Order: sequence, then C-alpha cells, then structure tokens
Amino acid sequence: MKKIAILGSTGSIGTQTLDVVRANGDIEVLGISAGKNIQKLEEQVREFSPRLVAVWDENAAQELAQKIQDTDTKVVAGMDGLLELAAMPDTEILVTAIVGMLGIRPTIEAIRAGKDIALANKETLVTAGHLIIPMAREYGVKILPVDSEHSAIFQSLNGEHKDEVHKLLITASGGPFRGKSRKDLESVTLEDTLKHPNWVMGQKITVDSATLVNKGLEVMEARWLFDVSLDQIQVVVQPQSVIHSMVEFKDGGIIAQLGTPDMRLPIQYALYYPHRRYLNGDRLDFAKLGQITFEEPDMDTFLGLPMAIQAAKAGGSMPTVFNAANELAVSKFLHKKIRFLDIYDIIGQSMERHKVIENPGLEEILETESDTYQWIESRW
Ligand SMILES: NC(=O)C1=CN([C@@H]2O[C@H](COP(=O)(O)OP(=O)(O)OC[C@H]3O[C@@H](n4cnc5c(N)ncnc54)[C@H](OP(=O)(O)O)[C@@H]3O)[C@@H](O)[C@H]2O)C=CC1
Ligand SMILES: CC(=O)[C@@H](O)[C@H](O)COP(=O)(O)O
Ligand SMILES: [Mn+2]
Repeated sequence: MKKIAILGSTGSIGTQTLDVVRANGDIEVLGISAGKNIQKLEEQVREFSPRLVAVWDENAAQELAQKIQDTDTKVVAGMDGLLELAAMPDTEILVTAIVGMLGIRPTIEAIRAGKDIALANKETLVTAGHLIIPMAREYGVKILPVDSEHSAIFQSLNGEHKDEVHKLLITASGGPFRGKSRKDLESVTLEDTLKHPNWVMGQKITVDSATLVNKGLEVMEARWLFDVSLDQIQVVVQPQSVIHSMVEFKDGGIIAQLGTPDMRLPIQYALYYPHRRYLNGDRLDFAKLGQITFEEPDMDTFLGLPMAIQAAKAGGSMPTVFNAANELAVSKFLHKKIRFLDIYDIIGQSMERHKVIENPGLEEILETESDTYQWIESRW
C-alpha cells in the first residue's frame, strides 16, 4: 500500500485525489485536511479512516473532534496542524491540493521530512520556487506536477534532459471571456466569470483562468519545475483544452500530451509515477472532436499574463507581490466587493509600489505577502 496525506482534501483536486484512491484500492490515506468544511471532512474520515485530520479553523476543528469522537482519528488545528499533517510518519507523498501561498510552509515541512510532493498548489512554487526546488534536491524528494499543463510537459519530456529542449508550449483555454474586449469586461459578473468553458475547478483558479493570471502563474511554475528560462516558454491558446501542453525539442520535433479535461489523469500519474494505471473515464474521440485550433493569447486585454511575465522578470519578491495581490483581489471579487477589471488594477498598483527584495527567505516572502495585503486593504 502506498501511503499519502492530502492538504486540501475537501476541494476540487482533493476530492478527485480521493476518487483516484477509491478506484485503485492500493493507496492508504493517512492524513486529510481542510480550511473549515467539517461536513465533508467527517464523511472522508468515516470512509478513509485516516490517522490525522488537520483543520485550519480552530472552532471548526473543535466541532469536528466532537463529531468524530467515536473514531480513532486525531484532530489538529491551525498552521501547526497543517505542519503535523505534512510531516506525519509513514507517508510517502503529500498531495498539495490547498489553494494559495498558505501552502508554502507545509510543503517545506514535508520536503524536510523526506516526502515526495504531488504538487497542485502552484502558488507555492510561484512565490517560493527558489527555496523549494533546491531544498527538494537537497533532501532527495521528487516534486511531481499535478497541474494539467505541467503534468503534460512532464509526460512529454519523458525523462529527456533539459538541454534537449528548445521551448515549452503551455496551452491555455482562453477562459470564459476569450474574444471579448476590455470594454466588454467592464460589465462581466461573478457568475459569468465562474463559467469555465472546459474545466470544473475551485472558484479561485476559475477566476484566475478568466483573467489569464492562471496562465501567468503556470509560466512561473514551469520555469521552476523544468529549469528553463522565461524566453523558452510560450503560451498558446487552444480553446478546446484537448492538448494539455507540449515540448518542442531542439530538432524541431514537438511532443504533446492530449486527453479529455479530467484532472484524475494528472493526479493518478503523479501518485503512481513512473507507472500508468487504467483510468475509467471519457476518452478522446477525434472524429467527434473534429478540430483542434490555436490562437495567440490577447495580452492587451487579459493583463494577467503580461503582468505575471513582468513579475517573473523582476524576480526576487515581485512574484510574491503579484500572487498575494491576486489572491486578495480574487477573494474580494468572489465576495462581490470589486469588479472584474479591478483585479488588474490591484495587481498592477501593488507591483508598482514594491521595491524588490532579491532572493527573499521564507520570512521575507511572508512579510511581503502581509505588507501587500495591508496596502491593498487600506485602498480597496
Ligand atoms: N481544481 C483544479 O482542477 C486545479 C487546481 N489547481 C491548483 O490546485 C490548488 C487547489 O485548487 P482547487 O482544488 O481548485 O481549490 P478548492 O477551492 O476547490 O479547494 C481548496 C482546498 O484548500 C482548503 N483550504 C482553503 N483554505 C484553507 C486553509 N486556510 N487551511 C487549510 N486548508 C484550506 C479547502 O478547504 P475548505 O473546503 O474547508 O475550504 C479545500 O480543501 C490551487 O492551487 C489550484 O491553483 C491546479 C490545476 C487544476
Ligand atoms: C486543469 C488545469 O490545470 C487548469 O489550470 C486549467 O488549465 C485552467 O485552464 P486555463 O487557465 O487554460 O483556462
Ligand atoms: Mn493548469
């Protein structure tokens, strides 16, 4: 039995990870965690009997402890609880399916404890990739990409050395507003934004897809995961989300990974790497699909991508500012406190005022996050 723990087991990636566990029958889930959804956590405790459940919210943790006192599962709370889950004895893999840069500390804790990381939580690499990647190397742990584009690149590379690579082609759906003008975006609603054309995902990443911030985060994530320069990464809009990404090698040959939009494939690939397992689900039918099309991303309208590239070029603490500003702006948008285009203003103005800290340590990253939050809160 392979033993895993899941950071964010109640979310979109977390629950699909549990689908993969259920379908295969040879993975033991030793730890699960969530922010505050104790109803789902209780169901998961009763089905998977984990040793540990970590709940961010202290009151929710107490309530859950009451509800499951008839079980052998221990409940822990807060950041200490997430850290305990990340490093719990006997697990081989931590699945980081939590949303946001809150995932940094548990990911570091897990690496120090020698756990391989099945990484969905892109915000961690975006803000702390310069710490995480060398640390993973030092501790001899694998960072196995779960994000569909990065899994596609990982599969397409198939162990080839990075010196063989000419460039990475990251595909983008273009989001629900593909083809719209800036004027059109002035009046889009939250409900419009949450209608992703191809994928069913958590709310934060769905908004990020619509702004193209998601693609920007993925460019930065790819840079850390595959050790390539920014110039070696190209974003291509592929509206059907059938090609999940591609690698162009030095000789001009291009290898792509294709499939239906189903996150269980990259999750399962990461959990069983380097082996493939059967996956029961829809298969691509090319005759029915008819065509696969490509476009340039509209960088004049969807500023999430060019601003991310600007942050990546500035380096140091700037990707943290980009990410933190986006996290808070998206949260405000989800609570209907700001409009869609305000997300770009919040990110842009936060970056403009920031003086880059070169090679920031963990404390400086967290301070930059909280400084960015305070500045935004005082203005919006
Ligand atoms: N969904 C997808 O298809 C994809 C997602 N990703 C990335 O994976 C990550 C997760 O995304 P997704 O599954 O969509 O997100 P969801 O919002 O669906 O789930 C987030 C999970 O994180 C938990 N969580 C939230 N806040 C806290 C907290 N303070 N402490 C502990 N746990 C917390 C949630 O718990 P609770 O339920 O209690 O709120 C939930 O379990 C993101 O980084 C995203 O960018 C990458 C590629 C595809
Ligand atoms: C499933 C996944 O990995 C998401 O990141 C998805 O790619 C979002 O789609 P777009 O950002 O391309 O709209
Ligand atoms: Mn993705």
